[in-house]
Amino acid sequence: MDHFLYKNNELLAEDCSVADLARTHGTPLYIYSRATLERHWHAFDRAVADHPHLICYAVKANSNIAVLNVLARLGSGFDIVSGGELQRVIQAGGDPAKVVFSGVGKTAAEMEMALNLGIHCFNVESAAELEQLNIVAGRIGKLAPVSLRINPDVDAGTHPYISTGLKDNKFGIAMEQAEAIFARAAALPNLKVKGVDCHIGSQLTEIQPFLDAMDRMLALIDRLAEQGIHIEHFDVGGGLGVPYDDETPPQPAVYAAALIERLGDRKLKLIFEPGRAIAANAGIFVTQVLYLKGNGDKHFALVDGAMNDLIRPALYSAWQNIIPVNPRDGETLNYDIVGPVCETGDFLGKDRELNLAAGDFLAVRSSGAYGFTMSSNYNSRPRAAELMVDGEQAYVIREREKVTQLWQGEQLLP
Ligand SMILES: Cc1ncc(COP(=O)(O)O)c(C=O)c1O
Ligand SMILES: N[C@@H](CCCC[NH3+])C(=O)O
Repeated sequence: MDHFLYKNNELLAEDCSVADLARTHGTPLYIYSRATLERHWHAFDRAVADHPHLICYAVKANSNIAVLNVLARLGSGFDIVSGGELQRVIQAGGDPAKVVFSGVGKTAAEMEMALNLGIHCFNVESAAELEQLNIVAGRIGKLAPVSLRINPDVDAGTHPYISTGLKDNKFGIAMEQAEAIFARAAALPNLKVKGVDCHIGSQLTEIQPFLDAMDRMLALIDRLAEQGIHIEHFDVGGGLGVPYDDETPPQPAVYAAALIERLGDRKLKLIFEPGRAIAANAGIFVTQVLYLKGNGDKHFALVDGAMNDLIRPALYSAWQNIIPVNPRDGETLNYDIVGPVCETGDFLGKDRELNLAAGDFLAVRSSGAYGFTMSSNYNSRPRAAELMVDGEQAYVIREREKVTQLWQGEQLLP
């Protein structure tokens, strides 16, 4: 069920008028739906209800503490990639015992913080990181739970910038080195081997690459068992895609059932790290048309939202649906929807058939994941406000940044 629907020619976010929210709180503006976040999380959780599992929402997709708190209240775990994300989880009331720590470049300080908080597991991505973790754990007298992230060398069939499971990508440990590094992990005194992990990329719309990766990982788990290294959990990573346009990614239930079938009678707990599948379609990005301009056949709508607010179109040529908040009848024109930033690549969408006037509000759909979290202050643009709607209620979950905050910490020379 979609929580961003029209009623009486007006776009709603759950039961709130998007135009009213935009007028009250200003634009550009992110709006998230609590009901959608919860529904998406439950879809994952229900899909594996009969199997031991942990859903670790990937914080990088949308790390607002209100979003994390809504998921923590459902019992969610979290996948983090930095000490900053870990502190957000704690600030949001998340349980550190349900946190998995991914990422290729964890620092000693981040390891120490995570060990002291008692996280569920470190997803270690190299032999060098393994040695470092053993040293840090030994220094503070802890036993570090580890899983090794293995790069299964499968083509996820997604955009090259968001593919992570190929040999050429920086992520994970090469399959050929896996057994030797597991043996080393098992021998190190301050580590406890818990699991294996893989994550092959993001926005996957087919199930086959997941299954190919799983087959290789299960074969590895079987070889490890023969060597006396027993694995408790298999972390399948995130990556399940969402419909931005007409894609038809598998539903979590179909995806999970296929994975569980592949497990056979192996007694492995499954960990999932979904980000986009939970957050993307739970959010919209609202922007206002400042000016219309055109020459001949080329028409531009200049809007107050830009690539610094929502970089996916500029960075990956990602397509996200752009819809009017109050649709108009009558003739449409073919517009490029562009922002005020001084970059040719600053667009939110190209070739969109719309009937627009200055002052109109537009909603960029599917913006709940990798929207605000990837935003920047380029061109000294304060970052957008974020709202969460819950039925008829709307809550400010992040105030619009003030321009004076932009130079906080900067100093003039004496
Ligand atoms: C290790 C890891 N886990 C989980 C995710 C979340 O991915 P997605 O948002 O595609 O589910 C990512 C990002 O791709 C990741 O790098
Ligand atoms: N930021 C990317 C996904 C990268 C996932 C992070 N490993 C996107 O918007 O599609």
